[in-house]
Amino acid sequence: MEAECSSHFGQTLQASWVSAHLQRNSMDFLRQLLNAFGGFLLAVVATRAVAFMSELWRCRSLMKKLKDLGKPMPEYSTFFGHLLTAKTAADELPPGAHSTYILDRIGRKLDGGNGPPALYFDSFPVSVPMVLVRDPYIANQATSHPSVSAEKPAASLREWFAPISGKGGVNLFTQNGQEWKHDHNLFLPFFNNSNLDAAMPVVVEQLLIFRGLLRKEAGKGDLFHLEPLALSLMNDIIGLVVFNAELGNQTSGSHPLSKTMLRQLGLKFNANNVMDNIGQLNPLRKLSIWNNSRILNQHIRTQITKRVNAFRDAKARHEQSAFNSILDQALETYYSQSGRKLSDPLDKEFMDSLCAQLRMFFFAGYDSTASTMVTCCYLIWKHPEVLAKLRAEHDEVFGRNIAACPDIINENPSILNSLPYTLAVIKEALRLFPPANGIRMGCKDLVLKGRDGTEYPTEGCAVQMSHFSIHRNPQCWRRPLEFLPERFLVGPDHELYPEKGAWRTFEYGIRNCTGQAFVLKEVKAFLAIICREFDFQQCYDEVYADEKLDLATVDNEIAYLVEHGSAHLRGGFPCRVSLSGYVPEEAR
Ligand code: HEM
Repeated sequence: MEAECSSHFGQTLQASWVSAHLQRNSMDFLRQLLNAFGGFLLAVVATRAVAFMSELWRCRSLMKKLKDLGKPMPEYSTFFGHLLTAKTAADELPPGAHSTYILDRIGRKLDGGNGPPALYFDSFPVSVPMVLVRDPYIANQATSHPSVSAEKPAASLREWFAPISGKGGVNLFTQNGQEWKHDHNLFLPFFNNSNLDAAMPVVVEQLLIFRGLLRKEAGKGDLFHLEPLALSLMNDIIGLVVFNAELGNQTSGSHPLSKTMLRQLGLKFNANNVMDNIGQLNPLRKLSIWNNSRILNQHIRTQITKRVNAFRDAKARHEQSAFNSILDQALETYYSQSGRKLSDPLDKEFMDSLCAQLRMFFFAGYDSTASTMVTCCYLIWKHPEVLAKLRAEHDEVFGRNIAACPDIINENPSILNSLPYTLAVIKEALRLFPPANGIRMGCKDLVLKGRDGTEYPTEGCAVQMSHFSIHRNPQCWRRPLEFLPERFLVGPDHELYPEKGAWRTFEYGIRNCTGQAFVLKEVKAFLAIICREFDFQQCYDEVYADEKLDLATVDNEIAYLVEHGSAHLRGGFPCRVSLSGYVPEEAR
């Protein structure tokens, strides 16, 4: 019994010793794990801090050197760079004004007039150090330089694009070298003229739904915002054109893909405060961005898989569709590469890259085009003389039966090339309200030269062509703040004739906008279908009646630009629409 007891006691002792030992061991293990994790975290933070400090040092000493050389720049702080200058300029602007006004204002304040043709600006860590170009004479040198014209400042652009395209922001906008060339060639065939013309019936079908929605608004006569309708329209067009997806935003409410992209843009851009970079660091916002990214990928991957199957079926039946979507075009190129069989699955690397590029095309394809459509409506109906000429051109080209216009475009899409006045109106709207900018990476052997011989070295700096400043530069545009489509129709002897490269909406050179021909076709068709039937009345004065804002810093423009992906008119264009009752002259 005693022996039993002592053995039991021994076992218990042993068990409790084992358990204590195990506990101690697991505590030790946990402690070691925590130590290792803490060490790892510390190493990551330290490495990041060192990288950050060394980049800060590089940017600030580069700018100091340029300052000492007497290069034009605003007041400079060795620690803050130009961040404080940017903050002061932003505080002088109305709420939410696009960062393009901040940069333009900094330039204008520099000499109290129109500002220098180029200046240096260092807002690290918000962005890379830049030469801000405000004169086309200088911008043309960057976009025609053999290496700079092809080179983007990849790191900072990728950070900007990451929430939009995923894959760390690697897409056509941000790629360089062979990687860019390969992907550029993959998608370029979509944008050839005959494929774009073949896509027009898809565009027109969506425009007719949009026209129906406008008719409903006209019936109600209430104040509404045009921008959400234009965004839905363009989402539906681009869903079909990018990956053959019927999103149905216009007919069945917001599609999850469109909703998620809009939510993502909402998180990325705080429309009320462009200087809100602290908010970008919020971990909850980061988590939401990650989750939206996951949802976008899920939808797009499902669509890719569907199209791969449809593509194989079509090939097996020797079918040829009227037009190739961007996705179909990429599959066509992928499967035509030597050694690849139609039954092969897409390799993982291609799938990941395709998904990111399609997300980028989805965004690039709808956002700035919707903004352009809204801007056109705002400006055209503000200028009755422009509206009258536009309608006269549409009567002449499409005939006096307004209802026949969509069928005429469908039957002969190239008719859209015979609308010089409409094109001039679109170009003038894009001059005054450019949705984007151009950017390249400078290098040692590009020293830009001003008209007066001033030199602007570009090594270590991005070269940013400020479209807003260039498009309103009084040295190259007569009556720059006026909406005068004639500028694009007069000959070189006329005072309104624009200088070479002064209109840069889609930029120039090898990295210009891939989608520009498509944009112009879409917006021309949009105007052709709505201009004669409707009248818009802007309601900015009504909506902002109680607002006591000094708009002098935004060229006294009540519909100033705000940041939301590309630049958009603020407030989404509050307006009323009515049926115009317009009857073409000879049909009266
Ligand atoms: C009004 C509408 C648009 C405007 C104002 C616009 C403007 C621009 C600008 C300025 C660039 C060049 C950026 C730079 O030089 O750094 C660009 C590039 C690009 N755009 Fe557009 N864009 C528009 C619509 C579109 C559409 C509809 C698509 C495609 C469906 C598109 C696809 C692209 C692509 C892929 C690039 C990158 C080109 C490259 O670097 O290879 N854009 N866009």
